[in-house]
Amino acid sequence: MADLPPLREVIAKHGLSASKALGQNFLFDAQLLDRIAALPGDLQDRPVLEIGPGPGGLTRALLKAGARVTAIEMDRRCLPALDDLAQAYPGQLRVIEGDALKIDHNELMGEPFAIVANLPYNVGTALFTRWLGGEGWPPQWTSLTLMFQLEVAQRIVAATGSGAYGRLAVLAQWRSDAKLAMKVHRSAFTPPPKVMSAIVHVTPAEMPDGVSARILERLTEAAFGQRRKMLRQSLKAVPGAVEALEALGIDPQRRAETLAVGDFVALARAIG
Ligand SMILES: C[S@@+](CC[C@H](N)C(=O)[O-])C[C@H]1O[C@@H](n2cnc3c(N)ncnc32)[C@H](O)[C@@H]1O
Repeated sequence: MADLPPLREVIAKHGLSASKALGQNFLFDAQLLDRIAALPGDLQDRPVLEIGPGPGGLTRALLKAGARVTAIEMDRRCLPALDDLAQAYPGQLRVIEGDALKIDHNELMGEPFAIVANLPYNVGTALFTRWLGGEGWPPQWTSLTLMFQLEVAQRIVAATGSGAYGRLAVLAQWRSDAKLAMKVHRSAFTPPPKVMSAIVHVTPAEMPDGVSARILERLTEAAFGQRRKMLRQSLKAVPGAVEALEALGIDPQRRAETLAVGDFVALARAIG
């Protein structure tokens, strides 16, 4: 195992004060980082895409687990620290400087890969929606292991009928298995964020036949965009949706949050 200085020393040496603008909250606890890196399963020789490695705490844990890591980081101040890591684990770490939102991850990786990231909230949800969207399925990624604010993690794994149930839950559950793998206390981060966090672990499942991801997305957008309204009102904007409700025997007076993920899938299929 590589002999590396403690992360706090790395931060001091490279002057990596956490930038608020870049949503930087660093993790230093090696045991916690090892537990996160264990969530995708055995990583020996497996390709992993890490977004936002920062000073490289999680990256170290992934490298220690034997992964071949590609890390995208947009803060160039972190690059010398990551370069030290690349030298400590020869041939295991490739660092790409850039904005992960502007990079084609499938092309970059070129083979099936696991995704692991501790990202700022807005970037995390934008990437999450992108990774789970689109017509092509199964995706090239084999699992997502992502840190979110606890409240967002709860929306991703929410059950039908709960207050947290909405677009994110349907998106995450209609052709994937999503679970809340670990809660992470705010005090684990430097600096500590205002709210609690949690790690969500997602694996692709079989995609239901005859369903367009685009239509399903339009349905959930319309239904949850006006979640207090009855479906016959909120779904008016989607051609064929109200007729599909009737054909499927779904009471149009119901509200979006009472429809199970499978109901949305059936509706999307009926619309065509
Ligand atoms: C919450 S910090 C986590 C750092 C490190 N992974 C850890 O767990 O300690 C988020 C990191 O993502 C980087 N970042 C923010 N937006 C990004 C983007 N669009 N593309 C790539 N990296 C980004 C930040 O510079 C920062 O290093």
